[in-house]
Amino acid sequence: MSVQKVGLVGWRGMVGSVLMQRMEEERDFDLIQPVFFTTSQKGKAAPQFGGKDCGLLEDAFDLDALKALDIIITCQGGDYTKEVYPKLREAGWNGYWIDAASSLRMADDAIIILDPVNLNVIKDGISNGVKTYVGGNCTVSLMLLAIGGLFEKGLVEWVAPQTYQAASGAGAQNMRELIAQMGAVHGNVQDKLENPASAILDIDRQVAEFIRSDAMPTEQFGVPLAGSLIPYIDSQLASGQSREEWKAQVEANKIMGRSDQQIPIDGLCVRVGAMRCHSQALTIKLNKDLPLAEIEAIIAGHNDWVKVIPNERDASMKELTPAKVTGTLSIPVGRIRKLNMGPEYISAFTVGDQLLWGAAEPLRRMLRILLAA
Ligand SMILES: NC(=O)C1=CN([C@@H]2O[C@H](COP(=O)(O)OP(=O)(O)OC[C@H]3O[C@@H](n4cnc5c(N)ncnc54)[C@H](OP(=O)(O)O)[C@@H]3O)[C@@H](O)[C@H]2O)C=CC1
Ligand SMILES: N[C@@H](CC(=O)OP(=O)(O)O)C(=O)O
Repeated sequence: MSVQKVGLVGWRGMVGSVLMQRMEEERDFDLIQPVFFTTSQKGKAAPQFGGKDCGLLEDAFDLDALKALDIIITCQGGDYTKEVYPKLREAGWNGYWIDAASSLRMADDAIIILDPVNLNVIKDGISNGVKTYVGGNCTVSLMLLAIGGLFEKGLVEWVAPQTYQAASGAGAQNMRELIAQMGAVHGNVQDKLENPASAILDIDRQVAEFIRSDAMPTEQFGVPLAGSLIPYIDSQLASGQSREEWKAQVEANKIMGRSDQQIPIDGLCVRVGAMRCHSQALTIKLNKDLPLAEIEAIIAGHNDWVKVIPNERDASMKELTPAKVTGTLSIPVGRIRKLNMGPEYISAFTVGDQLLWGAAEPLRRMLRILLAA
């Protein structure tokens, strides 16, 4: 196949930077002719990922420059997609559009990409001339990688995921603010902490007062996250769900190619003070009573990244945490046990890096699938 001209938009943002890192690690740049775009720095020197000199940054709104590309990968965000994508298609551009933003996910002519789960859907799409491929919501992709085996074997009646989502899902500034909040809280009581004789209830009262005060930095989140949590993510919908919660069922079923008989997937999404790993506690209703060992084997055998952690205290505390998983592609799943509700009801707890499998990795793998097609 001839070398493909691939446009990269949003490469210096948080998701884009993780994508560039992975593309360098996997030597993807060896296989393409990259062209770097910007919405704010046109004419500046392009980066040299993979050791390639790519000249100058091009204008990400220049339709003629975009039309010259075979493939466009964008991590620039939904506003950019809404502005540029329709104009580009109307102008007759028929290349492949690979996108991290949510705007096009539910469009009829777009496929949500998560190839360890839906390679068949993606390959059918390519054969049928589908040109638009969108990464899924991070919690959805991470859940499907974790328990994809149970879905694949048709064992799931419904799932209720309760999420513990990291600051990174809200953006780079929010990650910074979380650290600033932690530092501010510590700084406020540091003298008392250093004095072993100080009373813990005094420290606690002072921390509580500080967290509620205007001195707590909350410009990005609007409310405290450090020392607290935020039980609402994304916008409010009339159904009573947050938009983040709504995505679980619609996106997961679309990824699995289930348009007719949807599997109910619904739960609450909560922001916690982790940096870039989303965790989820899953309640799963199976459609039959299976031995736990069989359930674990099905989960573990689904893909190369999922790893079953034995339901033991030490292993769970060491292996099943954001601190352990951050910066890796590993998808540990543990706390798998039968619940008191009945033999078909099981629990599971899973953790995944929301910038890797949750955002960047499905995009670069889609590029590889196209290059190999
Ligand atoms: N954050 C997440 O967890 C996820 C995000 N997404 C999607 O990806 C999109 C991008 O998200 P994210 O990467 O977090 O966004 P960022 O805010 O980190 O980056 C977006 C753009 O901001 C511009 N920018 C301005 N100032 C800076 C700076 N100092 N450093 C870096 N970039 C800067 C860059 O565009 P330019 O070079 O043109 O100026 C960059 O491409 C989201 O809108 C969302 O649609 C999808 C899944 C998960
Ligand atoms: N909403 C996710 C991050 C994200 O960007 O999701 P989406 O790609 O569905 O907009 C979070 O806050 O953790």
